[in-house]
Amino acid sequence: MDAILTINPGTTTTRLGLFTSDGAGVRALAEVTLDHDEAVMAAFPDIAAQLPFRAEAIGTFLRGRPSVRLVAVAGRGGMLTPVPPGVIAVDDALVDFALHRPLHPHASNLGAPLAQRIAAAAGCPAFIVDPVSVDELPPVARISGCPDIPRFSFVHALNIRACGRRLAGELGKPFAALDAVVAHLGAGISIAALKGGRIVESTNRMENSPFSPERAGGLPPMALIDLCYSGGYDKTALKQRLYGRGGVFAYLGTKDMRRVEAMIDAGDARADLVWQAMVYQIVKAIGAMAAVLDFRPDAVLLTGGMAQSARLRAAITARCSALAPVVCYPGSHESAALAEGAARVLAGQEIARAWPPAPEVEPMPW
Ligand SMILES: Nc1ncnc2c1ncn2[C@@H]1O[C@H](COP(=O)(O)OP(=O)(O)O)[C@@H](O)[C@H]1O
Ligand SMILES: CCCC(=O)OP(=O)(O)O
Repeated sequence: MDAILTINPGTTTTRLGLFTSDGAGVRALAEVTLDHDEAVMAAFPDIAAQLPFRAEAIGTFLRGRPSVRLVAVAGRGGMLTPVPPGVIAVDDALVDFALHRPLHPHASNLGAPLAQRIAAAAGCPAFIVDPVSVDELPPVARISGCPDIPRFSFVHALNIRACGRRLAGELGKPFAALDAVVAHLGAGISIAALKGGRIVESTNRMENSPFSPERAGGLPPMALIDLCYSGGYDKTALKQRLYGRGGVFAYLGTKDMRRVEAMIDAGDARADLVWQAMVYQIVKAIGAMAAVLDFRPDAVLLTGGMAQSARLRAAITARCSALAPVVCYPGSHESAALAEGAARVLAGQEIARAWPPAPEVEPMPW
């Protein structure tokens, strides 16, 4: 059977999908999460060094499905230079950049190299779709307040745009006419303003996002400068403290929000306060994104792993429903979004851009 393989590398997982495509859409044949031992992953000197290990795990998955003939492989694109939304064809230059010069270390940087390796063996094309570095910010959103630090976009573009397309369909309007606040609530949080289908603003989770299960999000800058020079942390340790071991984990020692809810149910007041604070920051950020849309979003959309929590959905909905209807697409829709991107290219509905695509970034106004 002909299928599109999707590859979404996470810190200790590689999420795989096999999809068929009939022109009208894609249908999942299989979606699996390969869990990798945390200690095994931590032993690699860097993310690039994990490539053969993860490729072998994907090979094992595919060898167990001999009837599948791959027609395309779509990987999650990583922390590249600013790019327009859409599909990019994977070539050697993109793989070299993703492996050796990404703007930030992140497992998603392995999406293109893994897709290339598996596609080469299968004799089919490899793509990335809506990478993390999709950047549609207008000039006014790039001014930070310090000329040394221009703002830029790193955002859960794949899931946010896929959910936006689905929402637009349900509202009966073209995606290009959708104004919505989309909150991706996962291990990291991105809250975005979609204006006319473009991500014109978002809470970059390394910049000013709400804190999340494992990311510290935006922090008061003066106190952070003091912490840098306190002697308590070297650069690597401080980055770990904020990114991977920050947020809920730093307060409660777990990144598993189901455990946090169990702690709250057991009467843990500290867990309750931290959870309430996360909700408070999420709601504040949704309000800020609504302001970018003149307080007239078509909807507020909640998605990502944490949106599977009825308690979280209820808490956010209670505070945001005065703004607009609150819609929930719980979980991650990234695998289907990857397959849809590849399917659009195979069907001739979209042309895959060559790397590096010209950014849409508009020049600074001086
Ligand atoms: N049913 C649930 N209720 C509450 N939180 C959940 C639930 N399922 C997953 N989560 C939380 O969602 C987060 C992971 O979100 P996900 O979108 O899968 O992550 P990633 O950003 O790694 O793709 C974890 O903190 C996890 O505990
Ligand atoms: C901004 C998207 C990159 C990403 O997946 O971030 P998290 O690991 O924080 O979810």
